[in-house]
Amino acid sequence: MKIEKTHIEGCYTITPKIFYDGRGYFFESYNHEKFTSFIGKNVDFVQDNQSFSTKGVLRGLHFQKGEYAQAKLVRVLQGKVLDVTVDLRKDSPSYLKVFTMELSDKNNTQVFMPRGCAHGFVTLSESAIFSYKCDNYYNKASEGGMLFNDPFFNIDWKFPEKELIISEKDLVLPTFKELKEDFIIKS
Ligand SMILES: Cc1cn([C@H]2C[C@H](O)[C@@H](COP(=O)(O)OP(=O)(O)O[C@H]3O[C@H](C)C(=O)[C@H](O)[C@H]3O)O2)c(=O)[nH]c1=O
Repeated sequence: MKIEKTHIEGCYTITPKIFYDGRGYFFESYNHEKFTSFIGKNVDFVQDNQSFSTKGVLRGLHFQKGEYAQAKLVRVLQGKVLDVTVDLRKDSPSYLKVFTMELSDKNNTQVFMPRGCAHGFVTLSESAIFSYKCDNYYNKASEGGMLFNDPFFNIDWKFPEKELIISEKDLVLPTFKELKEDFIIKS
């Protein structure tokens, strides 16, 4: 597998080595030893999530606050998404930097984002199955988020805004400037 740094500190892309043969393909979708030795720290994933979305569905930008902040290792099992990571760690050299990447069942690339980042994706294919590991459990009371089209970040979601399908909850998320101080997580 190839693990590469991104311009967000502690955020990496992981591209597996795929073994093709007459039956199809095989790859290791996660290897704890290879991953943690490359990033130089231990990560204990405790929860796997999976979601199905149709074309134009945008989920995010989400994070969990404080002690319930989650590092995530995200990938696409079927289809294609534009994945977005925003560094909200005030003490990070990449504070407020945005990392976007197309993840698909063709590139099989994954993104690892550390605690303290906001995350979201938009579905670019007819549908997408999104699967990810979290290193902290879901905690509803700690859920937070930022409005997907906050002009402060001006994220290009590569999808016509009027055709997006967004939950009522996400449509009323605050902008970065409206976020209370405690939403900005220290790494
Ligand atoms: C996240 C989560 C949700 N839920 C329940 C709560 C709701 O009844 C239902 C749907 O939740 P939500 O609308 O928050 O799902 P998404 O919009 O896909 O949320 C995710 O979207 C972006 C992409 C993320 O990175 C986060 O992991 C997560 O916030 O699942 C759970 O039971 N456990 C969980 O870990």
